[in-house]
Amino acid sequence: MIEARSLAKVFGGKTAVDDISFDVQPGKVTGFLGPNGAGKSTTMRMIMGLDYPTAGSVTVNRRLYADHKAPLREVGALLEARAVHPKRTAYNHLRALAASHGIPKERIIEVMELTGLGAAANKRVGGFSMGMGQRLGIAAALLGDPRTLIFDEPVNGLDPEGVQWVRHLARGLAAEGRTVFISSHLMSEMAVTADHLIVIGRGRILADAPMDQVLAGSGRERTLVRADDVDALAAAIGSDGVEIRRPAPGQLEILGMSARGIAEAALSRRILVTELTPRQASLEDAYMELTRGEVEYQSRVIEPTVGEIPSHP
Ligand SMILES: Nc1ncnc2c1ncn2[C@@H]1O[C@H](COP(=O)(O)OP(=O)(O)OP(=O)(O)O)[C@@H](O)[C@H]1O
Repeated sequence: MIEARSLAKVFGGKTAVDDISFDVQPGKVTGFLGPNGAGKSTTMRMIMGLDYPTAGSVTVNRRLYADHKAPLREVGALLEARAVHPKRTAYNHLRALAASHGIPKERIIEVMELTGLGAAANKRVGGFSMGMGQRLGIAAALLGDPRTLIFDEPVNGLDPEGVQWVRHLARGLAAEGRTVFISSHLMSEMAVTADHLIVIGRGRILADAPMDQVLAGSGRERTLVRADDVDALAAAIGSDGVEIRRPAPGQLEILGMSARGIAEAALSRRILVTELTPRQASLEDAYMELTRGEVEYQSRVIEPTVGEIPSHP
């Protein structure tokens, strides 16, 4: 169980985490989402006692991290910046961590097998791929068999098998009654991993709700349409509040209009509709709606300029 109360962090004049309160419950996977720079890593670092809050507090299993006598046995974390000695072997890295907590050799071997690092036990960490580094970080987090796990971007650099493995691991840990708190930018993966979501933007909480509720709350109906003349149909239904996407030739994805409304518009213009499939909003859609206006680092779509050839120096 993680409990944050009026937690805040200011770096210089910059507010990274702005007076947030939340609980991360045991027995569930809680996803932690938010745009780049929203404050996810800073929050996770404060939970682990690596950043000191400017105001408020955050406890793990009812105590500040620093107040736990054997923190590795309470909470394990994979955080973005790992302090790993590059010349150490994977086994020795884990052995050094285990030694501080009297964790036996058998447990080191167990977590190496569990994370698929058995064959790399005697390889130097400096030569590890990103995915192997992530697996080692997860092995370190699991070492003390803690009740609470915090994974910051655990699937970063993992291959599809690794991504699936993290999903099963997270779900398995939660099923054992542990508290699992995961940040990720991979919405499709989060949608099938998390039971509950906490979404932040610019250091403030935008949503703290079960997955179903976040999906339902995106509000806009979404329908996939195939029709003989999609251009005429798009022109017929285009209006404020209706978003029209073109996922493939001959198809439209329409947001913000009922399937019946679309069918009526098509009928009135005698456009033949061959498919009309209402779809549940994706987590990506729900997330985009929640975080609209909260994105600190906004990307720009580069539109090709017709009839203008860029000059090269
Ligand atoms: N040590 C630091 N010193 C100064 N500013 C910092 C420091 N750490 C984080 N920040 C700033 O705090 C804000 C929150 O950063 P944080 O890394 O927590 O975001 P995040 O949600 O984890 O982002 P990302 O998804 O990109 O990892 C950012 O504006 C960042 O630049």
